[in-house]
Amino acid sequence: MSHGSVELVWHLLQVLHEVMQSKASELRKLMDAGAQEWKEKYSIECERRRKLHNLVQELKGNIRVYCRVRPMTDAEAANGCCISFPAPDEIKINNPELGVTKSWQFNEIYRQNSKQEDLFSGIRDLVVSMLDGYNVCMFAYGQTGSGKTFSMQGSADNPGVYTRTFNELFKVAKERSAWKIELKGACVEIYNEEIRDLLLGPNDKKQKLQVRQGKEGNHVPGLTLQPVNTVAEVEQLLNTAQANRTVASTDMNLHSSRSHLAVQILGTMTNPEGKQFSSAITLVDLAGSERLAKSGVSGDRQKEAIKINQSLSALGDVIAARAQKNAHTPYRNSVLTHFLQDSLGGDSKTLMLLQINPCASHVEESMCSLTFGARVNAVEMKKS
Ligand SMILES: Nc1ncnc2c1ncn2[C@@H]1O[C@H](COP(=O)(O)OP(=O)(O)OP(=O)(O)O)[C@@H](O)[C@H]1O
Repeated sequence: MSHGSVELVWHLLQVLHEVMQSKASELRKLMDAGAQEWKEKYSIECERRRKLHNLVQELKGNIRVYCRVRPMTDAEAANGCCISFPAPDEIKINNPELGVTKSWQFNEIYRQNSKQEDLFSGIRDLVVSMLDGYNVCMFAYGQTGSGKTFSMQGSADNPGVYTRTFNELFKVAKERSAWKIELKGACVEIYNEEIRDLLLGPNDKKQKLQVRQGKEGNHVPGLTLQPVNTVAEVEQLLNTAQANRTVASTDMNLHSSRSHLAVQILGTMTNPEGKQFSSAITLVDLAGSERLAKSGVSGDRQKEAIKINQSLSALGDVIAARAQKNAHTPYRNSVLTHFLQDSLGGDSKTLMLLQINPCASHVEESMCSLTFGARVNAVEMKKS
């Protein structure tokens, strides 16, 4: 090829390169515009889905009471059963000694043969609500031995609400790959109206924890908030909490039924357009409610009984005040309700799980629990 021909080809190649560069830049601009348009459309659709999901949850009730009746052991069955179910959403108690028969209705009733997955199917949607930016709070309420820990914690081969909630949380978060989702975990125990951080390491300095009112809501200065990215990390956090709880007590079973355990996952969710939502899901295994009815205790036990009594009735007052849309909600009447104020207020979702022991010898405690749940539920149930 002659020198002139080489120059001509070189020139043509340069022109071609420039044309391609300008086309590439045009294409990039088109793609950017398309991506921007896609982002906007995606955000609009997300917002629509979020509002619809919330509407469905509000129709189901921002405050719900579920009731779960645990099966009896053979020894308990020998004493007889005091529970029956006249309808799918109705539970009836028969107290032959007092000559009392009474029925209650709840949003959901899980009978003795219900499975952990049955219970979780009634809770699953609330996990989506949390990732949509709504606070969610769930309490397990009932006398000692009524199945609170079984429902909330379960076991390795039959996991309860905790593990199922965390699995769902990370599953939905993964599905929202276009979002930036940051999750942190906290674990506290409330005992005798004091908050104890259950995530402190052996060398961490213990400090008195108190709820403080901040610009962006309540917070507990000094409370450990641990970033969590996987279910395994949350499980690890729970193991640490459990170990700390055990260390502090001489009798774990007694201790666990005298303190409230709250496991909280706080999330900050940022959509592709940069809009941020913050919320928390809090799962609380409450202190055994039978202490309310027990009399004749003295000393430390009496002090505990009074504190448990106060905090459980304060919780009932707060949820009932919200259900009745009262102007004033008495959050500050207990450490438990003050700690959970943000999670219980506004358009948050509250779920009370009443655990019932159906054994005839526990009929009075079961009546107390059902009456407590009915008070919390009364106004919301009238809607249906
Ligand atoms: N739905 C259920 N199916 C089978 N067994 C259950 C169920 N619920 C509870 N149990 C069993 O009943 C017993 C008491 O339950 P659990 O320890 O969960 O009660 P609890 O309310 O958490 O008591 P505490 O207040 O002392 O912690 C346990 O042996 C548990 O395995």
